[in-house]
Formats: sequence, C-alpha cells, structure tokens
Amino acid sequence: MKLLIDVGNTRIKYAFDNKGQLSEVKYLEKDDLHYLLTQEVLCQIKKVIIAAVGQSIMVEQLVSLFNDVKVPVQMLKSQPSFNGLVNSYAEPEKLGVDRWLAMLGAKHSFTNKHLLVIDAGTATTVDFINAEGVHQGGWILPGLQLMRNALYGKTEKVKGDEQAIQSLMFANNTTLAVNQGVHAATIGGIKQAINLATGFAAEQGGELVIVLTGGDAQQIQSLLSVKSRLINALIFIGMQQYC
Ligand SMILES: Nc1ncnc2c1ncn2[C@@H]1O[C@H](COP(=O)(O)OP(=O)(O)O)[C@@H](O)[C@H]1O
Ligand SMILES: CC(C)(COP(=O)(O)O)[C@@H](O)C(=O)NCCC(=O)O
Ligand SMILES: [K+]
Repeated sequence: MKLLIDVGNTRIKYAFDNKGQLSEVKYLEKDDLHYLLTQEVLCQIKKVIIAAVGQSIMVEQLVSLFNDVKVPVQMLKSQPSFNGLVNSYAEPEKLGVDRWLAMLGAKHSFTNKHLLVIDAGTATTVDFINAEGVHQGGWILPGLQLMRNALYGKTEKVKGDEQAIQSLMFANNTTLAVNQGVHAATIGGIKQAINLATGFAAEQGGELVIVLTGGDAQQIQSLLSVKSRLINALIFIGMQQYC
C-alpha cells in the first residue's frame, strides 16, 4: 500500500493506493499523523509519495517522520514529459507539481480529448492540454478566498463572510458585493479560458472536456453554464501514475 500526500498552500490531502485502488481523499488533521504512524498502518505502507507546492515546514516534518520509521519517501516534480503528457514550460520543474498531476489525472480519465483543467484551491489554476497531450499553457489566478482576503486586508470598509453563491447578479450589500464579485471574476476568467480552448478544439478537431478539482470546484461548477466534470481525486489519479 502506498500513501499519497498532496500538500497545497491551504490544506494537506492524502489517500492510499492499494494495488491500483484509490481510497477516498482525506484532509490531514493533526491526529491523522498519529494514526498514520501507528504500527498497524505503518507496516502496510511500503512507500510515501508527496507532491508539495507549499507549507515547506510541514513537508520537512513529514519527510523526517517517515525517514525515522524507514518508510521510503518520493517527492514528485513536474517533468518535461510523462505518460504522453508534454509540459509547455521552458523550465518544466517550475510548473506547479499539483497542476502537472491534475493534468495527468485528467488525461488518464479522458483519453484523446482536448482538456481544460481547472484547480480551484488557494490559487485557481487553468491549464489547457490538446488531444495529443501537449500542454498549451495556463493561468494562475488568486483563488476565491484569496481574493476576498485581499479586499478585507487592503480596505477599511469592505468586510464580510464567505458565502456560497447561487447567482452572479449585481449585489446591494457589501458581503454579497464581495462574494458575487469574486465569483464573477473567477467565472469570467474561466469563460475566457473556455472560449480560447473551444477555439483550439475547433481548429484541431475533437471534443473539449472541462475538468474541475479543488476546494472550490463545486461552487464554481454550480455557476458555470456549460457542462463540466468534477473529480475531487484528480491530483491523486495523477499521483497513481508514479506508484
Ligand atoms: N473546509 C475548508 N477549509 C479550507 N478551505 C476550504 C474549505 N472548504 C472550502 N474551502 C475553499 O477551498 C480552498 C482550498 O482548496 P484546496 O484545494 O484544499 O487548496 P490547496 O490545494 O491550495 O491547499 C480555500 O481557499 C477555500 O476557498
Ligand atoms: C499555482 C500554485 C500556487 C497553486 O497552488 P495551490 O492553489 O494548489 O496551493 C502552485 O501550483 C504553484 O506554486 N505553482 C508554481 C508556479 C507555476 O505553476 O508556474
Ligand atoms: K490547487
């Protein structure tokens, strides 16, 4: 059994791969580490695979914990190409490994499709891969929480709470104006990406699939007017290709 860990800038997620079977995805709480390090669980873990884009101190702690108990740890990095996916960055390792894995997960889930992969986490990332598996590039936007926090932090009178948004209408109080505003900005950006991706797909022929993942994926999906697929475990499906 392999333990797969995804360290994002907000949360740490983990799942187990048991001979190709993926467990459900869990959010790492403090007590979980004690559980993972119990003899019962540890003797089943043959290897730990980590993909990290943040929280370096936590990552160091995790690595040293598993080193102490002699469980091998593999740190993943974005590569120039792997399993038919081609990285477009001139410096491939600089592409966030979570973006790389989400693309690998999407490509594995929908073969021979043009893919627009959206990871709505701390940042909202958008990446486009053509049906041949060649990454055409992407965008990094502040995530929903980050946009709200930027407003709360740098203004005096803008305050509010996070709210699930049902509509993108103009708002007439501060809280809704912020919440609907940041959602509208995000959905607007995603629609722009869909337009671009649709153009590429029409030029090259073939179907476009929009794939969502990340903490805010459900919110975003509910506001998108076009069909999309939400895969919570997308990054882990990508990680399984390194098992
Ligand atoms: N229970 C939660 N805890 C933290 N963030 C949450 C929660 N539910 C939804 N979110 C949203 O999800 C985002 C984090 O998503 P996630 O995919 O875990 O990010 P990352 O991979 O960057 O750590 C937050 O910015 C927030 O907007
Ligand atoms: C863009 C990101 C901050 C997203 O991180 P997340 O929201 O998952 O915490 C991360 O993928 C990252 O640090 N990327 C490196 C820069 C790049 O991809 O170009
Ligand atoms: K993310």
